[in-house]
Amino acid sequence: MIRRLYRLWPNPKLLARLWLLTAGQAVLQGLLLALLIPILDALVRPEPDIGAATPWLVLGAAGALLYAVLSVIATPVGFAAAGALAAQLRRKLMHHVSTLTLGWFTAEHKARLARGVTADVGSAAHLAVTIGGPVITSTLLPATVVIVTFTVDWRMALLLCAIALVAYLALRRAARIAEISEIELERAAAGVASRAIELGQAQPVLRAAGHAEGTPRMRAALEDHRETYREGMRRARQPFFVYTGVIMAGFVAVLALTAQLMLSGRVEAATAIVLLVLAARFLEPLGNLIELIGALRALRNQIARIEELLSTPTLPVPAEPVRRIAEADVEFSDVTFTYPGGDTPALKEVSLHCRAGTTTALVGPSGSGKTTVTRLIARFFDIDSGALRVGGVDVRELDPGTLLDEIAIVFQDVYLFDDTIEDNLRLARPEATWDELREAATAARLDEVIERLPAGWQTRVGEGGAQLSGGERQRVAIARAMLKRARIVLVDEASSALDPENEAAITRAIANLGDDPDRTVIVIAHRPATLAAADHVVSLEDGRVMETGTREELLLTGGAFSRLSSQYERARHWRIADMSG
Ligand SMILES: Nc1ncnc2c1ncn2[C@@H]1O[C@H](COP(=O)(O)OP(=O)(O)OP(=O)(O)O)[C@@H](O)[C@H]1O
Repeated sequence: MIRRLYRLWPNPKLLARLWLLTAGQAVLQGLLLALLIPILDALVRPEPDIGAATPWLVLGAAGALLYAVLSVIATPVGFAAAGALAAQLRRKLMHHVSTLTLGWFTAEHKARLARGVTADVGSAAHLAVTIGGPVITSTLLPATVVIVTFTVDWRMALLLCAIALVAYLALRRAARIAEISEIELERAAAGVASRAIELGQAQPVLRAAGHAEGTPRMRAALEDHRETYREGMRRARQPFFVYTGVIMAGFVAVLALTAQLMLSGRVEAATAIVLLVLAARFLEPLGNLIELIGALRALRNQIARIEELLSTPTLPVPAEPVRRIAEADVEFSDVTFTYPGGDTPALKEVSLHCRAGTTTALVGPSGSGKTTVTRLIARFFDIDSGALRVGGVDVRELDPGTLLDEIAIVFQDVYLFDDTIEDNLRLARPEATWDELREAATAARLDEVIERLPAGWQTRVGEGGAQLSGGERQRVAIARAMLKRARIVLVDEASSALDPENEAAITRAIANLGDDPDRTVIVIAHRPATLAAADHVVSLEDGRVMETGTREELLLTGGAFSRLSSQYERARHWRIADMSG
C-alpha cells in the first residue's frame, strides 16, 4: 500500500512528515504507559514513597507535554497535506487524460473520469492523511504496549500476542469482505453515473420519446446500486461481530489471567493494576482497527481506480518525433481501420491523396466512412494497417502538438464556450490582433452575424453556443479555423436543412477557406455548391473508395457519385418547393 501511495505521490514529503509525527505520538503513548510501572510500584504499597515516584511523575508530565506539542504540529500538517495531495493528483490525471485518444471518451469512461477526478482523488488524499495516523496508532501502540508488558510479566505479554494473532486473522477476513463490497458498490455507482451522463446528453431525444425522467436502463442501474449497497451492508455485519467478539473474549482472558496471577501470588496488586492498564491500552486501539479496515480497503480501491485511469495507454509517441512538415498534403495508402470494440472495419484499404492547397470533398451515403477519414487525419484513433501521411510523414511519427497546430476542425455540431464571440474566436489564437479577428470573421461570413447581435463581439453565446443557430455556430468555427492559420482544415458540413442565408454564407465561407493556396481543405460535403467548389471529389461507400476525380469527371462516369449527386439535387428541389409552397 505504501509503495502504491508512493507511486501516486512520488514527492511524499508532506505524508512522510505527517506519518512520522503520528508514529512518534504512538510510541510516546506506549512509553508513557511504561512509566506507570515505577510510579505505581512506589505508590501502591502500605507506605507510599512519593520521593521515589516524583522523578517518574516529572518525566511523565514532560512526555505528556511533548505529546500535546506533537498533536498541535500534526493537525495543520494533515490539513495542508490533504489539499496538496489532491491537487497534485488531479493535475496528474488531467495531464494524462489530455494525451489519450479521443475515442476513449465514451459515456462510461467520462463517468469514470468524473468520479476519479472528484470523488476518488479527494477521498484518497483525505484518507491517506486521516487514516494513516489512526492505522499507525492502532498498530504501533499495541506493539509498544506488548514490548512494555514483556518487561512486567511474560505470561500476560504472550496472551496479548495470542489475542493479536486471532484478531489479525479475523481482520483479514473482514477486510476481504469489505473490499468485495466496495468494488461491487463502485461498479454499481459507475453504472448510475454513466446512465446519468447519458440522461443529460440525450434529454432532447428522451423528451421526444416521453422518457425525460430516465430510461428503464437508468431505473435498473439505480435499483442495482440500492441492492448492492444493501447486500454489502448485510455481508459486512458478520465479520464485524466476529472481530468485536474476539476483542471482548481477549478482555475476558486478560481479566482471568490477572486474577489467576494475583490469586496464585505471582504478582502483587500494583503490578496487577499495571497489567490491566496495559491490556486496556492494548485492546482499545486494536478494537478500532475494524472501523479503519473498511476505510483502508476503500482507499486501496480508490488508488486502484486512479491507477487504472493513469495507466490507460496514451497515443504512442516516438522518442524523436517530427516537429515540422514542409507541405500540408494528406495521403492514405491502403488504410484499414476498425473502431475499438467494432467487428467490421469502418475503412477498408482506403487510398486517397489530398494535395497541398486543394479542396477535397468527401461524399458517400451515411455510414460510408467519411467522418472516420477526418478523425484518422486528426489522429483521434490510430489506423490498423496501411499508412497515413501528413506532409509526407506518418502521423504516428509526428509530434502530437505539431499535428494539432497544423489542423483545424469544423464539426457539424459546433460546441462553443459560454463566453463572448471574441473569446470564442481567440481560443484559436489568443494573441490575434483586432484586424486579424475582423478579417477572419469577414472571410467566414461571421461579420454579418456579429452586426446583428445586441452586444456585437462582446455578446455571450450561452452554454454550448445556444444563443446562435447551427449555421451561425459553424461560421464561428470556420472563423476560428481561419484565425488559427492551420494548413489543414477538416470540415463536416451541416447536413441538416439550413435557411438559405446560412447555407449560402457557409458555402462561401468554405470556398474562402479553400482560396488560400497554402491551405488544404477536406470537407464532408452535403451540398452541390460545396461539391462544385471542390478541386477533387472522393466518393466512399461501405468504407471503400469507389471513385475519385473532379466533379465533372465523376458525373460523366455515371457511377455512385453521379447517382448521389442527382439525389442531392432532387432533395434541394424538394426543399425549394417546400419553402415556396
Ligand atoms: N465511435 C464509433 N465506434 C464504433 N463504430 C463507429 C464509431 N463511429 C462510427 N462507427 C461506424 O463506422 C462506420 C463509418 O462511420 P462514419 O461515421 O465514418 O460514416 P459517415 O460516412 O461519416 O456517416 P454519416 O454521414 O452518417 O456521418 C459506420 O458503420 C459506423 O457505424
